[in-house]
Amino acid sequence: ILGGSSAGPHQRPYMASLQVDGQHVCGGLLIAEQWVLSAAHCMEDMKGKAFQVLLGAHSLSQPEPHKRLYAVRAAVRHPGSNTETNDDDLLLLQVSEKATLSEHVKILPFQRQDVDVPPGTLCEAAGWGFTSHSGRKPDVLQQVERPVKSREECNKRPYHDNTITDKMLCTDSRKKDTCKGDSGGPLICNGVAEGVVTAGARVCGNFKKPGIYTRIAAYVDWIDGVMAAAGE
Ligand SMILES: NCc1cccc(NC(=O)c2cccc3[nH]c(C(N)=O)cc23)c1
Repeated sequence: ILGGSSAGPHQRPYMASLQVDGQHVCGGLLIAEQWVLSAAHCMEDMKGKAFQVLLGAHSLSQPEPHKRLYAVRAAVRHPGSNTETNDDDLLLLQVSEKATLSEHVKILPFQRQDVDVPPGTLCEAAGWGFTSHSGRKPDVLQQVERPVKSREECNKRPYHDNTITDKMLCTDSRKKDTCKGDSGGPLICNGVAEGVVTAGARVCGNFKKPGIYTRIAAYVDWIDGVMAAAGE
């Protein structure tokens, strides 16, 4: 997160950190007791290694009573996701057992109505991604408030030039933005998860490349279907 601030401890108890060898790779959000939603592109950063899901964390390094690392029982990428585009950039992770819910670990409701968030709506992104262009990594969860940018505007040059589909949304990226390591985390508008961070143009904090998010409401049937089909 560029240009943001530290979240209050456990103020965002739905936040997940996807980790490989104890290192944060991507964000995620707890959407059911045993399911975390993230971004399909995060699997590319795993380099085929086993990864875990950290829940209940504020600091990545400090011991915290409610922090717990879960093994991943199943990782389901959206069938439309691919390495070349930002399309269908969603990943569903079934953790090894139902998460113990508490004040520090909670499910975040997601938008089920497939209606665009009005441009100008102030939303929040959170994550443990880069806090500077030089790739500085934070220890505690960061957050930033960003206004939604209309798809019409976002699809113009010099912005994203007609690559933003109906299943994506944009936020202004001037100075304050998501960045590497924030992928997979939520965009929250009025207390409801509306988007999942995607890397987009892989530049951060440049107003010419607004932040891009996958619109969760456009994937409700897929999400419900995967969770229903999976066993325990
Ligand atoms: N909202 C934009 C956004 C949102 C989420 C993820 C990203 N991922 C990057 O941008 C990225 C990716 C790879 C190497 C990188 N190096 C740097 C850098 N040194 O700034 C960024 C990156 C961008």
